[in-house]
Amino acid sequence: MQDFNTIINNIHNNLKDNVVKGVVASYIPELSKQDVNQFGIFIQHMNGENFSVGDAEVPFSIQSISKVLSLSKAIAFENNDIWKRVDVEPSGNPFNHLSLLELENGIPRNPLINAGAIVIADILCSQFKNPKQEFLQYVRAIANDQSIDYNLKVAASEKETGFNNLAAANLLKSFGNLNNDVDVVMDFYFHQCALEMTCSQVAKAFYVFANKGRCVNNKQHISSSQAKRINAIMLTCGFYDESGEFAFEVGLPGKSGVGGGIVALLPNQYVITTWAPGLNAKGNSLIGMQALEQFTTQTNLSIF
Ligand SMILES: NC(=O)CC[C@H](N)C(=O)O
Repeated sequence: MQDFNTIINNIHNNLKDNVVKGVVASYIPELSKQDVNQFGIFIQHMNGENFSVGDAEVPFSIQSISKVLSLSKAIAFENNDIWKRVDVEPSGNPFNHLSLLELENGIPRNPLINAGAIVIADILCSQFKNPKQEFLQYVRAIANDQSIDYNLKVAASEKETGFNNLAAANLLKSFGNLNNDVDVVMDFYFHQCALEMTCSQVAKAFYVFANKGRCVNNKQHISSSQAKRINAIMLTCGFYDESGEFAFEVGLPGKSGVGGGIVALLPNQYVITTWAPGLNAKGNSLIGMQALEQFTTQTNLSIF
C-alpha cells in the first residue's frame, strides 16, 4: 500500500500557496463569500482506511456534485425509464448552456448539466411525497451521517438569481419534459444544490459508486450495473466541457461543483474529494483539478 498520507500532504503543500487560485463563483451571491485560500483533500480507501489534509472537515456547498446523488436515487426509482427523458452524451458545452436543449427538442444531453439535473429533480418530485426531506434522508443514509443538511441561505441566494435555470426549466416544460410545476421542481433543485458537506462526508457518500452500489454501511442502494453506468456518466460528463480534459489529466470518473468541490473515484479502491473554492474558466476547481492530476500521476491509480 502506498503512503497516501505523505503523497497528499506533499500535494497540499505544493499547491496551497499557488498565486493563481481561480475565482470563487459569484453568480450565486452567497458563494462569493467563500475564502479562496481554503483547501482540503480527503481519501476514503475501500480497505477502511482514510487520509485527510487541510480543510477536509469544513462544510462547503456541494452544488453540482449533488446531481450524481439525485441521479442515483432517480435510477433506483425508475431504472431505464429515465433515459427516455435525458440522454447520456457529453454536451461539450458549459453546465448552464440552453440552445442545445431547444435544438434537441427538450431532451437534455446528460443528467449532469443543469437542464438534465432539472429533469432528474422533476422525477424525484414525482416519486417522493416530501422531496426535500426524503432526498436529505437518502444522502444522510448513504453517507452514514445524520448531521448533513441544506444551507438555506445558499438555496435562497440561488433562487433569487437563478434566471438561467428557470429558463431551462421553462424550456423543458414547453417541450413536455417536466411533469411538476416549474416552481416546485426549482425549489427542490436549488435545495439539492445547497447541500452542505465536508470532503470526508462527500467521499463517504460516493463510496456507494466505488463499491458496486453498497454504501459505507454495506447496504445495497443501487445495483452494481447501475453504479457502473453512473460512473460512466461521471467520466464522460462530470466536468461539462472540461470532461475530456479531466479524463486526460486525472483519469477517474468524478464530479465537480461551483462551490469548488470535486469528488473522483477508482472503483473497488478509493474515493477522493478535494475542495478549493477558486474556479477555472469552465467552472471547475482550479487547484482541485491540479491536486487530482498530481495524485493519480504519482500513485498511478487511475482507471487507465
Ligand atoms: N456547476 C454547478 O455546480 C452549478 C450548480 C448551480 N446550482 C447551478 O445550477 O447553476
